[in-house]
Amino acid sequence: MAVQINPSILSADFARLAEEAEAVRGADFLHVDVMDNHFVPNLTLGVPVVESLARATDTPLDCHLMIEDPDRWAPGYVEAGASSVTFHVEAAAAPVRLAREIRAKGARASMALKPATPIEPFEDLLPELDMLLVMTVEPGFGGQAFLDIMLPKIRRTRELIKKHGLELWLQVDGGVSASTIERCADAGADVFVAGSAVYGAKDPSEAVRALRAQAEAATSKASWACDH
Ligand SMILES: O=C(CO)[C@@H](O)[C@H](O)COP(=O)(O)O
Repeated sequence: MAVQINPSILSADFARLAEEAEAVRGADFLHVDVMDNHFVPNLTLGVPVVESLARATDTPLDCHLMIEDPDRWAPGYVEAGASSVTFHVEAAAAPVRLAREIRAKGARASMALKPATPIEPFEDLLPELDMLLVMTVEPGFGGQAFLDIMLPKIRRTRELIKKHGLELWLQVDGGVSASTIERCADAGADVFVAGSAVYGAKDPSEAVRALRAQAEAATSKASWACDH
């Protein structure tokens, strides 16, 4: 069972983004945190930076839109070169239409849930998606403590994915580190976003390699992965 490690550039040096992308060569995707200071109380970057980053690196971009009105803005991130675009269900007016539009433009469509948003009301939307993101901190900032209380939601989401026989990736984001990644993998996550645990390390590419090894080992023992 393949696992993916996606370093979050929120913990990188924004003045050296191309070099910071190079520093994690071998990562599966680069996780790009787009924040608008409305959906979350922080402001980061937008389409022009994603366009430049897509030109500067071969690593595919996984854009996580923490913004209001993703129905209007998300397609522009596909045009800018993102390979995967995640919108928040709490912000989307028409999540099914938006997921279809992202896919039609050629990117993977992904939907995120804030910690207080349950998965159950969205079960019927899962076939429209390529990835589901369960936030394991309140979105907005890197370096926060992992919320253990999200583990049951990760487990329930994995059960729903299996129930529907879907090839959906299950991403976790927030506080993912050497001390939490195994619990996430055991609960059912297979895509791991890590900001401070990667860019705060002396050797970011070694941190990616070590996190991957931990996640693979935990996944190989996890009951949800046994019959894959
Ligand atoms: O989306 C977010 C925060 O809103 C994340 O991508 C963080 O950037 C992850 O950082 P760490 O918790 O791994 O430091």
